[in-house]
Amino acid sequence: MGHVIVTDIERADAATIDALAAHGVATVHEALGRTGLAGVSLRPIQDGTRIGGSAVTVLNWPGDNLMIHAAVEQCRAGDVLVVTTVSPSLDGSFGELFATALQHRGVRGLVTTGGVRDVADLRSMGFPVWSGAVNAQGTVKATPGSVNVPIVVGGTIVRPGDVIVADDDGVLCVPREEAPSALAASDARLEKEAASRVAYRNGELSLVRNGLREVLADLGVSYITQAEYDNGRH
Ligand SMILES: O=C([O-])CC(=O)C(=O)O
Ligand SMILES: [Mg+2]
Repeated sequence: MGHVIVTDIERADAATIDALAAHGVATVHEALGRTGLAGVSLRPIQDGTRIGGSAVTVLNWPGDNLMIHAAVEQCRAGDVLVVTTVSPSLDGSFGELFATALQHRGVRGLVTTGGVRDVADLRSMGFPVWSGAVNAQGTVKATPGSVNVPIVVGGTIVRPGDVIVADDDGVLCVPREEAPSALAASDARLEKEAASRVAYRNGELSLVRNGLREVLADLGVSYITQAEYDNGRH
């Protein structure tokens, strides 16, 4: 495939995206059958921010941010810009000027395998970023790449229009077609966890609640239960 800028991408339903974002990365990841995580090397530059949005993807040449300039025009309110390079590069290809332009368009944040700079400004602007590095090393605008093609981020495929959820736990990609089922499974998981939370507040053991004594027994692990211990002392 040559270099392309694809404009007519499909996006998931906005309410579904927002509901997935509210669940957060860990819950939706579990609901997806423990798939979709974009690795551990993308770290948030801020604390306590959770976003969801529709992916606009960028494939840059290393040391070059030409295609981010092109991608800004393709971004709409509710999107998340997702950037990688054709070979590994941690150069600082993104900063507060890009963030200013994206904020104007209602973009919810940036995910990049590359580096970002101007991070104090990005934080004070409230523009959320997950990146492979903080790096003041700048880039040029000289080499073509693509916008809105499938890319690989932390071992996970991100296609334009997939749903990105990102928070303090990392970055997750939900394939667009799976967004409704991922939401239903996340809702179910939330209910199950709420019941477990009440049980644990009341002192119930996860070993008992989850049938794990049987698992330990099957694995041949011997131990003294609390009841046995207490009885032995009386
Ligand atoms: O301009 C650049 O190359 C990246 C940057 O620092 C900004 O967006 O502010
Ligand atoms: Mg700058």
